[in-house]
Amino acid sequence: MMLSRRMRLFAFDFQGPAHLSAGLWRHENDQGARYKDVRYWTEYAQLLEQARFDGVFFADNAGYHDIYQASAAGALADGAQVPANDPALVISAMAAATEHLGFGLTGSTTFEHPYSLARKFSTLDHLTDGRIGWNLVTSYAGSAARNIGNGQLTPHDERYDVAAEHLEVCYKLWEDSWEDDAVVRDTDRCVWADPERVHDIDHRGKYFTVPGFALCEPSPQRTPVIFQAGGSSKGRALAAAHAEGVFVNALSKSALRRQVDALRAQAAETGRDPRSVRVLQMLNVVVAATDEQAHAKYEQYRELVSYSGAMARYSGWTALDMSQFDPDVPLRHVKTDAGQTMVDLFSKMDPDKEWTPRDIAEFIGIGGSGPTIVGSPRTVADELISWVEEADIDGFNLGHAVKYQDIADFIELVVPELQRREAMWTEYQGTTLREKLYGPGTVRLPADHPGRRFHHAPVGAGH
Ligand SMILES: Cc1cc2nc3c(=O)[nH]c(=O)nc-3n(C[C@H](O)[C@H](O)[C@H](O)COP(=O)(O)O)c2cc1C
Repeated sequence: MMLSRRMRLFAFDFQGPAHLSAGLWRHENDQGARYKDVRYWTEYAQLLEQARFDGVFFADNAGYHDIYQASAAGALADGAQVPANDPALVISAMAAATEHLGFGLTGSTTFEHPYSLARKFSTLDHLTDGRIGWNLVTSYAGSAARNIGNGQLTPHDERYDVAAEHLEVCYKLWEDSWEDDAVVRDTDRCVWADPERVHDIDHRGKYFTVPGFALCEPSPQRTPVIFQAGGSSKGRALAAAHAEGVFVNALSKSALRRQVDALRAQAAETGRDPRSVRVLQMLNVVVAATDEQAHAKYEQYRELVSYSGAMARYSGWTALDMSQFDPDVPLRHVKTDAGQTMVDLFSKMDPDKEWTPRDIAEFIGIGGSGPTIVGSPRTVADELISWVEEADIDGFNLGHAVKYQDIADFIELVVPELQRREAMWTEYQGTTLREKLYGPGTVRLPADHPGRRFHHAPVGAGH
């Protein structure tokens, strides 16, 4: 099967020993223990770039999982998204070891102030030469609220109201504060930046007051590529209006197709080109030379899955203590204030099946809430292409069961097959991350994007 357009590929990762897979860090080939070694990350970046991945995508969390059995013990025992180093700090090293690889970095609108978040992303956009994207999340962990916030997690829907204003402050700082030619570096007059061309943003809103100007001069992309991952109706509305890349985790192609159609229609209602919303599905691949060998490998992985490690994660994502349910009794439809997407995923998106906690643990134990494709390079390539075609998506955020090894296997076995079918590129075009999504020349926000409204018109343009 050939593909009518190139798929975008990101490797989904985490600055800790174990991200989404439960118990798999015990596999003999797992390299999670190297997560504190900067050389691990620079070598990984080079591996991804040689394979022509669009980028690496770092998840992050501001808190830890302590819902399961009302304790963090299960999470700590399995390294379940904890320990968690700060992913922002390794990106400049990875950028120095590569030329083209893009970087998606998660940042919370609930736990980071827009003024410091905008500065961090501008700095990274400078240091990566325009290869940075922001995965905007509203966060879900009560532990983060207790340790960073005011002790109480802001209610789910209000977190999205905060996010919308947070984003507005960031747009003002990135787009409106410094004019393109504000830095004059005039040695004769001793002027680095012309004060007439650096503007206070004068933001006074419900949640944030930011009267002054941005600390950083304009970076190559100004606004980083905006990614968004929340799937509730509030999350979807934010994504439809602002996200250039939407990160989804559907269980089936048909469920995803419905989600994507709704998202694109909603984007069109806000005045955007619906095709400009690039959708990336979270997915894992277990590949070997033959289908049979791949299934044997998958079975070996399944034996390593830790039930309590999976439930520590799932309880944290949903704020439901899964230890109160019998592992073998189907979970009833429930509503939670943490992450509705993760509950809906199993209770609503696959209505033909009654999911028990054990089913959920087995499913998410390998690579988290994205589906897992198992097979030979040919089987995997066929399946990836059919996801793109049938669900009308743009590509994948590829997770893993065994850290490093699964992505290395994918690169060795599947990438050549995808390149042969012209589903993946063999040479990069353009350098910035936005160009990877939209083609060479599109470095800054497109004209129909709401962030462009804030762009400061040059002096004399009647603004
Ligand atoms: C595929 C996917 C990936 C996510 N990645 C992160 C992450 O790395 N860090 C984080 O704090 N939240 C992450 N989230 C949580 C969301 O940003 C959001 O806070 C949460 O899903 C609750 O919002 P919702 O009910 O709109 O889904 C992710 C959610 C999804 C669906």
